[in-house]
Amino acid sequence: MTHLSIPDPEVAAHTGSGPAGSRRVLTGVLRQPAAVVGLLFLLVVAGAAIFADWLAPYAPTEKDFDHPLSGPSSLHWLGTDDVGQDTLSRLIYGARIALLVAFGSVGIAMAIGVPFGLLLGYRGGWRDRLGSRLIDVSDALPGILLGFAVIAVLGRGLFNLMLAIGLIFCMGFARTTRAVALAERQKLYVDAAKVAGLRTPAILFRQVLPNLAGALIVQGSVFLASAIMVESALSFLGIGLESETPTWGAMLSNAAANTQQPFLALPPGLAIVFTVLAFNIVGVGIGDALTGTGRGLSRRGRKRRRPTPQAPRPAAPVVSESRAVLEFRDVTVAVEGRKRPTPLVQDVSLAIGRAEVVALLGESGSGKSMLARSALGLLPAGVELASGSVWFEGKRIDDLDHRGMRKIRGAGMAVVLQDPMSALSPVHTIGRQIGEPLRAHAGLTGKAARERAVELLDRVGVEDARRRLNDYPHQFSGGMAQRVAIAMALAAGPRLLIADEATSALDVTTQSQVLDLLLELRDDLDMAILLITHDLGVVAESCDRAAVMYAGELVEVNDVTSLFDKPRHPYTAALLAANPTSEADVVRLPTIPGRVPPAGEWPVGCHFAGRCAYARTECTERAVPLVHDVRCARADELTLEVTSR
Ligand SMILES: Nc1ncnc2c1ncn2[C@@H]1O[C@H](COP(=O)(O)OP(=O)(O)OP(=O)(O)O)[C@@H](O)[C@H]1O
Repeated sequence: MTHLSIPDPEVAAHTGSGPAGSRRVLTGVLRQPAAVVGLLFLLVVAGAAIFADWLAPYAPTEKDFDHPLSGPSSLHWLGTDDVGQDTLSRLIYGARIALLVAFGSVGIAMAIGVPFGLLLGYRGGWRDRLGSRLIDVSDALPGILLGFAVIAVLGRGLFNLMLAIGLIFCMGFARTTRAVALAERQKLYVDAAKVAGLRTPAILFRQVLPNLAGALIVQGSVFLASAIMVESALSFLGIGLESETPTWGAMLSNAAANTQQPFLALPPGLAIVFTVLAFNIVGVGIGDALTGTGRGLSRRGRKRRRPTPQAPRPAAPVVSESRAVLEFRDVTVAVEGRKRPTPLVQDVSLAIGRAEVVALLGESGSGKSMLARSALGLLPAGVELASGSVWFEGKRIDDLDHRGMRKIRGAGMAVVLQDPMSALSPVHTIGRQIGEPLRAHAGLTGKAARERAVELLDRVGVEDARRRLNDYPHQFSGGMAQRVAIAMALAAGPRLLIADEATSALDVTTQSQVLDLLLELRDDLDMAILLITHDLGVVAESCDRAAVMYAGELVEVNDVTSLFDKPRHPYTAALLAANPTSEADVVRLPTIPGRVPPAGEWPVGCHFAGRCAYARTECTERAVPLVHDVRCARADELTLEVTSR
């Protein structure tokens, strides 16, 4: 079947949608002379098809028995066929059939292929494997035979012809759509949409599908050309439309039967060749325009904030679990392995109280994000909650189905992720994006949703909020985009906000503004925050308590003042010592020797023992439990100081 070279869906995806994107693509196409010629030719064909009744000198079936098989003359500019029908008139009416069949069949192919591909790519798993095999099998079938079979079963006729051609091409659309959906489902904006509580069809058709617009337009225009060829071939073989109907393929067939007038083949032959060529050239032109405009879309560089010393906040009482908004109970998260699952997070128990700000600290790979994702029900494919449970406001939520989880996400728990540019959909205005959770959870639509979106944007400090509702994410700076993402997260009034490195991608000043905003919101809305960060300055500045993770385990939980002043686990002390402070009179920052053991290679005893200056034999012999919020066999006897070694 037809194989196509289409532009990189990543690029095509994010450039051709929305009014601004369409204008850019159109300008890009108009800069290419070949594409302009192709476009003009297609306009002429379209004009002929639309105005055939006025343009054609004769009716398409009107017969001039006095001049059969005549060459070009003043009476018949392009001659006549064997029964004296005017070639020019049939050519003009033939354009109408050609375009009707082409657009109709491509429309049918899209209607079948696009949802199918979306579902395969988005769902993955066995459905994807089965569907992909089906696409491969259909690739191996000669398309024209499939067309034959469909017409043989359903009979001739305009719709059946369109359906036959549509079925030939639908798997091509499914293949492209699947590829893009596979890539898009990994994107943060899809996670954000899930967390906002959107249903799968809404995510698929309103979030993921617009990203396909560019790729589908290019593929569609090339398939239009192929559809015209298939229609001509079927009509030529006599199984297209009834022979009376003026089609270019039937005209060619008539010419083949009347070789004594060789000119007869020229007009329909050239019409087919040039129309097919024009569709292809315009398709390639759109592809080039998408690729060209795509270059400017690289993500902005990330700056990391240098840690700044902060005075720890006064101690806050440790939350009692009965008041917990979110509670992890003995949570183990594991990834499927060849022989058995490998834990990524092990036996974590942690409760976050109402309006409490809790930091989750630890080196990269310690399992912070996996733990947070287990609460949101957003673990990646192949990773699962192997044991333990997650509770939200006293209700167990890890065993909820999609429907139950949708009610919790957005309205109960919301999330703000690291890179606002990838957490917001690039193809929708922010007004529309904030409107989605408002529609899903508060039932607000139209003007009411718009007014609420303006209020939310005002609340998070986006100036000129009403006007900015019509802007796209790329029109915002990183800090402003993060404010928009926060506004989206707040739309349904969550009681817990999970901020997964929400300020890490911002510059120092913006970082502190966004942090201040989160804390203000906590105070105003009585909202708890789980702050995942590497930044000890941020923790000291903004958190009530901190939980420190190391190699999948919680090693210490304490209020921030105590944790900073008197760490009880050697890893916490080492982590604090590795944090630069203005008082630190050191030329080089101390580092923790060795490396974090990767998942699957955790030792039997204390996971930190291999790097710990205080480790004894007892630390390596058996698992160390978390006792009084610290996981250290020697916690009672050690007095740790935060100093460079
Ligand atoms: N999709 C995945 N499939 C399997 N393992 C994964 C996947 N994503 C992450 N991991 C592994 O899970 C472990 C914990 O990763 P996680 O992202 O939770 O760490 P983190 O503490 O949040 O790190 P960072 O601070 O860098 O975000 C790591 O060993 C990581 O390699």
